[in-house]
Order: sequence, then C-alpha cells, then structure tokens
Amino acid sequence: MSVEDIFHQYLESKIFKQREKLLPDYVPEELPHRDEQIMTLAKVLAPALSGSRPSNVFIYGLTGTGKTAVTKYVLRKMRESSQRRIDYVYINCRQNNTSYRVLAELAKHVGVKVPFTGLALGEVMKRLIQGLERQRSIIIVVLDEIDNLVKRQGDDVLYFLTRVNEELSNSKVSLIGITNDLKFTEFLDARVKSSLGEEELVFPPYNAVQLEDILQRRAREALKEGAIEDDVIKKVAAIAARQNGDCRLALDILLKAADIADREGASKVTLTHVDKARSEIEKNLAVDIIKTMPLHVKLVLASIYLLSKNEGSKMITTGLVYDKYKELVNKLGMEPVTSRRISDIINELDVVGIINARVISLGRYGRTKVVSIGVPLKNVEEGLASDTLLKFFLESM
Ligand SMILES: Nc1ncnc2c1ncn2[C@@H]1O[C@H](COP(=O)(O)OP(=O)(O)OP(=O)(O)O)[C@@H](O)[C@H]1O
Repeated sequence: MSVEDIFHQYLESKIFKQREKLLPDYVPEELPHRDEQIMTLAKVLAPALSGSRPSNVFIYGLTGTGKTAVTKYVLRKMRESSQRRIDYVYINCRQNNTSYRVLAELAKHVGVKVPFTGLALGEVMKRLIQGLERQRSIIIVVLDEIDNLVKRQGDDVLYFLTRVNEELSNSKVSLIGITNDLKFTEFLDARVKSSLGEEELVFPPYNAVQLEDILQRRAREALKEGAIEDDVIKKVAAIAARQNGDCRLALDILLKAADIADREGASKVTLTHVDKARSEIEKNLAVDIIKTMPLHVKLVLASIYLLSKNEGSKMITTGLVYDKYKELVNKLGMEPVTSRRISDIINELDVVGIINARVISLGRYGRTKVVSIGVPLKNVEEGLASDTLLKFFLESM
C-alpha cells in the first residue's frame, strides 16, 4: 500500500473508490481486446496442465500493449483452473539486470540459498540445477524486459536456461521472454534465438476506441460513480492512441489527473485536470530522457541551453552551437567530437522533441539551420543538472 493510499483511507476521497485499481501493476479481472493473445498463450502453455513441457514463447510488442498483464493473467488462470501445481516465476530483468541476479532470483524460487554476490556463475548454475530437480515439476520462467539483461550481460543465462532441460530428469523448464525492443535479438546466439522463439506472439498497439473501452472499465473499478466528466476518458484515450497506443501512458495520465482533482478537493476529474496531468508527465519524460543521454549529447544540449538563456531572442544557428560546444569541452579539458557528429546529435535531439530545428534561407547567403529548445528551460536545466559535472559547470557560467 502506498502513502497516498493510507492518506486516502483517512481523507474520504470524492474521487477514488479504489485508487490501487489504476496502478500499473494491478492486473484486472478482464483484459478486453487481448482475446487473441490470451487464447494463443493459453494454448501454448496448456500442455503444462498434463505434465508436458510447453514450448518457449517470445513475446514482442511496443510499451503498454498488455504483454505483462496478459502473461500474468494467463498464468493466474492456469493456476486457478488446475489441480496440478503449476509453478511459475516472474523475473523483471530491468530490476534484476545481471546474469547473477536473474539466476539468484530463480534459485530463491526453488528454495536454493545463493548469497547476494560472490559465487561464480557456474556454481550458481550447479546449485540451481539441483534445486530445479528437487521441484519435480514444470517451471515456467517469465523473463520480462529481457532486452535489459542481454544488452548488459549477453546471453549466457538464456543459453543456460534453454539448455538446462538436458540436465534435468524430474523437472522441466519453459521460458517466456518479453520485450519491447526487438533489436536485442542481434546479440543472441542463433541457437538461443531459435530456442527462445519456439513460439512467437506479437502484441499490436491499441487504437483509440479500444483504449477508451479499457479506460472506462478501469475507471469504473477505481473511481466513484459520477466522479469523472464525460469527455475525460475520450481525451485520454486519444492522447495515448497517438503515442503508439500505449495503455500504460493512458492509465498514467488518468491516475495523475484523478490525483490532481483529488488533491484540489474537486468533485469531478475534468479536462483541465487532464491537461495538468499531461504536462506533468511530459515534464518528467523530458527530464528522464536528458538524464540518460551520453555526455557529448548533454554538452551539445547544454550549449543550446546556454545560448537560449543568455542570448534571448537571437537566432541560434548551428554555427553558434558548434562554437559554444567547443568552448565548453575546452573548459572541461576534453576532446570535442567531430562537427559531423554534432550535426547528428542536433538531429537526434530534434527527433525526441527536446529541441526544434528548422532550416531557414538567408537569401543570397544560402541556408542555415536554426534551433530552439522545445521543452521548458527549467526541465532542461533539471535534466542536465543531474550530472554533477555539468551542474557545477552550468552554475559557474
Ligand atoms: N486490455 C487491457 N485491459 C486493461 N488493462 C490493460 C490492458 N492492457 C494493458 N493494460 C494495463 O496497461 C498497463 C500496461 O500494460 P503492461 O504492463 O501489460 O504492458 P507491457 O506491454 O508489458 O508494457 P512494457 O513493455 O512497458 O512493459 C498495465 O497497467 C495493464 O494492466
């Protein structure tokens, strides 16, 4: 239970009935518009009910298309409808993003003690095999956000898990790998790739009408009757549909809008609350994107930021950006990247919307590109200042 939940119980809310029903981890009783994926996954996993090992499954789809929810839903249903013990373990590879941690989580699940760090991977694997064997069952291992693991640590664990059945006689392991980034499969050994992808399941994005339906149902569970203005859900669904049909984003906006309404003591969630929620989320998004940028991308952005702040209305040409960037790296005692690279960085920043770049004609002087910051300056400042070096530096300029 979150702090907000505790407070809500005390402060009779006009908006919420059960706020937790809008949280991203909650898996609702029904998952509309995912029947096809639910059925296919159920068919693939069904052999476990009679004691045979299901095929491994590789699930792919953009963010917020219900991959995790559908997987948990089907596994829960399987457990409910079977006398036989269906054993599954869910591991999020963003939270457990090393080979060691994934294996240690799995070991914990089968009752094998592995210290937090320290053992050689081979030793962990050996103990894990003994633990799995003692289970005498089929163990379905869900590796969510699997790309995080492979990009950081390669495919050793996957290789091990796709081969481990050769070492087992009493138990069997099936894998479900989930990702929203197909590029990571380039890092996979061909055998691992084909073994993980025995079955493949693609989750298409939701459209606006589907999102509206999903949101209606989630809102009915979470919010009090009449606590939401008519057009709110339509608007939220339309926003999320434009962002690749991302249901996670849709729920995020709805929850934030309801939180804002609640905090204001309003009796209904209105379109104004949606606008406020949206700008809060966009702000966080911009700050997060900037925080994770490589140093030289940050330095180019810092150059544009400083030019915008100090030169006010003056047009910021790419020439000015190059000069400022060189000044910055000089002061930091670093080597600059090539101008070609700077020009690529400017395009990348434009694509993610942190800056706006456009080409203007200078009449007989030819053409040049001018840039401006595309998000509030204070968000750029907050993102850049998360880097201690840059924080210190920007303060001194
Ligand atoms: N059909 C649906 N009905 C109700 N809620 C849904 C549906 N699909 C997704 N959701 C909800 O949307 C949110 C995001 O879904 P989920 O975590 O399954 O997405 P995902 O595809 O795994 O995304 P990511 O790649 O970001 O992990 C969750 O809160 C989930 O409960």
